[in-house]
Amino acid sequence: MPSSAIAYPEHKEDTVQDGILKSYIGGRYLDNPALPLADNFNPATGALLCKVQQAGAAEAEQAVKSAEAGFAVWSEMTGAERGRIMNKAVGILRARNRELAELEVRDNGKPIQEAEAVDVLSGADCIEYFAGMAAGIHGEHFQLKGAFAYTRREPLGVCLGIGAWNYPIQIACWKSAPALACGNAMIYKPSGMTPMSAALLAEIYSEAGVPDGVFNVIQGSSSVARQLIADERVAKVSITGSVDTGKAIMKDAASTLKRVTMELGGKSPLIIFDDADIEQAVSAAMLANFYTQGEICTNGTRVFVARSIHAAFMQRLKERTALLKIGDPMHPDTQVGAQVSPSHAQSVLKYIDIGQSEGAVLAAGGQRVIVPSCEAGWFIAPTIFDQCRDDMRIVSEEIFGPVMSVLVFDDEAEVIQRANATRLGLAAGVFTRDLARAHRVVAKLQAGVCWINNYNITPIEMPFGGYKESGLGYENSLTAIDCYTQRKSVYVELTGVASPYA
Ligand SMILES: NC(=O)c1ccc[n+]([C@@H]2O[C@H](COP(=O)([O-])OP(=O)(O)OC[C@H]3O[C@@H](n4cnc5c(N)ncnc54)[C@H](O)[C@@H]3O)[C@@H](O)[C@H]2O)c1
Repeated sequence: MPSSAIAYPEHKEDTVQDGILKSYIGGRYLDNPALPLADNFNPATGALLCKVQQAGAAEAEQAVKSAEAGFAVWSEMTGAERGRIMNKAVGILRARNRELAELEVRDNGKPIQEAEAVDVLSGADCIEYFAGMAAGIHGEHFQLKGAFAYTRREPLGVCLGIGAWNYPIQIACWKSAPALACGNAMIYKPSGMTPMSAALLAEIYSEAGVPDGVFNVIQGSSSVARQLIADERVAKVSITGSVDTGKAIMKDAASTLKRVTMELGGKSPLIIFDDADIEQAVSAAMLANFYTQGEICTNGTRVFVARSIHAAFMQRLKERTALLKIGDPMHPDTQVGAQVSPSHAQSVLKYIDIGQSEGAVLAAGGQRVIVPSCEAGWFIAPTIFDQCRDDMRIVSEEIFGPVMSVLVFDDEAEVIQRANATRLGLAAGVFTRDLARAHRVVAKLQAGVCWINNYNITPIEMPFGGYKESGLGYENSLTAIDCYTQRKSVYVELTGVASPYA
């Protein structure tokens, strides 16, 4: 496909942005007119939202210096003080929910009803959770013979966060909230596809009283991120992105043995046993494939259905999928928005072609949909492939679009083996009324997050992280505190040195 065929047909100025988005470093936007500019489009309309200054070596250097200065101030505050300031940011985020949700829709193409209900508010919930925890981050005490020991739980220093484009503000909050609660400073690089909401988050942190330099947003490509990864003054990198990116970062981070947290891709199974409530299972399968137009890492795109209920399941799945409203993401009724970019949509459509050539049966969707008033956008009809085989590429590779593969199974041991037959292990779902079976199966599944009788619910209290190539380390929950602190063990002698020397 020639590149001109996948570009938007026309670009016009949108009203939301002032023109040029810059990096937010040391509590202010840093203007460098000499930097190259990248266009940032509204994926639904093709309108030019803003141009983004692509930070280079000088901005990376300034970001590290500012973050070091911010760290010196922030890490000296008590956890309670940090928590109070972070809670102010929570209040501002909630008060500006609608405005931020609209911004996210313009940048990403997802439906406003999702962005308003989930994206910003889940980010605020995350900051609130870790703000509440900030005062309670402490070490341990050990009573020893003639001595005692304790651990100090110390922040790491300057942390680098790198985000994906599917949940821009939520990912920025999932990384910054635990980092800041522990007393770290962060340089955050959003995806070039969705650069805007992280900048607003930085403004909001500043407004709340987070000192300059504690949360910086650097705008640019992977090359500026790589420069920061190579910098020995940066203590940690936390990435949300694809498996290939995770592997590349792992190699780069090795040069300074940097700590890493990786939230990567998935190809997760959703297993529906013969005793499942079919209506509920259909709801979950749709949630696991079509929410955020399929652009969710945990999606259960391999839907294993017990042979005896396959026909009934497919009938309801097709009926209900046909009712989904594809449309202008800003319309309150829209349930399926635009793919994030023309080239991403092309990649999804290519997989749909591959599925058909591999012999899967197209049961729904399969094509681009032209939406009135958003003719330039790339909308893809929720797509269901039936009678899939495990060896098909649509079944084994992450598509990251609204494409579901349905596979039939006969017994429990078989489906567990097939569900685990992948190098990925982000999530899994099990539908059954038999509780013993549910727990037995979950215990055998190689996945970091498992849902019994639901899908894609990620409460902040639950650790979130992948098995195998889907990730390393955790976000959310108490566990995230471990990922942003280090322990220092201190031994205190009470009875004198028992010296073996005369
Ligand atoms: N596990 C999770 O929590 C989670 C959540 C959302 C998305 N994802 C995954 O993210 C992917 C989609 O997002 P994407 O297309 O933005 O991913 P991506 O890997 O292309 O990019 C992610 C980020 O990494 C940066 N990057 C790319 N190469 C880099 C390199 N060599 N060094 C440093 N930075 C680099 C990009 O600029 C971007 O900011 C999917 O695979 C999806 O499953 C995972």
